[in-house]
Amino acid sequence: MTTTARDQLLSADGVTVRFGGLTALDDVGLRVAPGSVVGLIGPNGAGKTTLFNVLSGVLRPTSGTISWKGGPPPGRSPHHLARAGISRTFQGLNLFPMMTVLENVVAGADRTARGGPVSLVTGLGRHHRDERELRARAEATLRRFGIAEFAARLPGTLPYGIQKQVALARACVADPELLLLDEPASGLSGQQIDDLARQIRGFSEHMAVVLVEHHMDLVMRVCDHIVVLNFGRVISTGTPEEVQADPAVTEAYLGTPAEDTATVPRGGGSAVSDPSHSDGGTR
Ligand SMILES: Nc1ncnc2c1ncn2[C@@H]1O[C@H](COP(=O)(O)OP(=O)(O)OP(=O)(O)O)[C@@H](O)[C@H]1O
Repeated sequence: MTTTARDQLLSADGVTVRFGGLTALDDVGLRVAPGSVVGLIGPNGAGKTTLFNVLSGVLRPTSGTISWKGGPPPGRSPHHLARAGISRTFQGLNLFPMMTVLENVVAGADRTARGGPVSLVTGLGRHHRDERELRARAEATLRRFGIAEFAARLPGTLPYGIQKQVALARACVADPELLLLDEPASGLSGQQIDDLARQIRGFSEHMAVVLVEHHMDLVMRVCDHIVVLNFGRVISTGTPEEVQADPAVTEAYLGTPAEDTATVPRGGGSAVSDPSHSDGGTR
């Protein structure tokens, strides 16, 4: 069966981004189907962050189009994206340091708030019932993420792994249809990455997920579809197995033709490693 942009949640077609004389993305296409997990990988400087920024509306491409459910993308502000059903996490977590864990997650629930984002910050113009609903929703989300006991704590007083869960809870509290994850495994231990893999597969029962990630083991375990970038171009796409078997991918990562890299392990969860991240990608 042929799929069209209309069958997709998110589509990118012919996306090119130039920064002055540098072409960071060159004619890139991508499809994200409902409920799928799509990974963006590639060596350093390949264009992953630039594509992520285009998909999340932060960056307007020099040319090319982004479609959301077959139509134009929602506005570029985080609030427009949230209301459309798109949510994201940040590499640097971006939690509000002076707000408690619960308040951080309430702030992520503004898609359902009638008072809008200004009232979330100021408290003005919001109905008490809205406030109660938001708080109840945030508390339920904290329980779902196993972090309810930290509700009253400031994020900076918590271990990094818990802070990451707070950031995920904030991104998921409004039940988005598309969750964009920017290096979700960075800074996590092996056990935490195992837990994260299960969590991401669980997310895909309710929403589509796009992740930029250097941790190849995680990418190969959780993704239905992978897009490999190098020097701003898509050099391979397919299932984890297809991408791992593609000599162009091995060559891009190792900088040598595939026939010279016969010892690179295949078939396991981490067949394609990123030599630029000697810690296995958990930078
Ligand atoms: N704002 C910018 N101005 C100029 N050049 C930029 C800008 N942002 C990115 N670039 C360049 O665009 C190219 C792609 O960068 P990008 O950060 O998207 O790659 P990446 O795959 O995310 O890399 P990494 O894995 O190191 O984070 C790089 O050559 C980078 O130097």
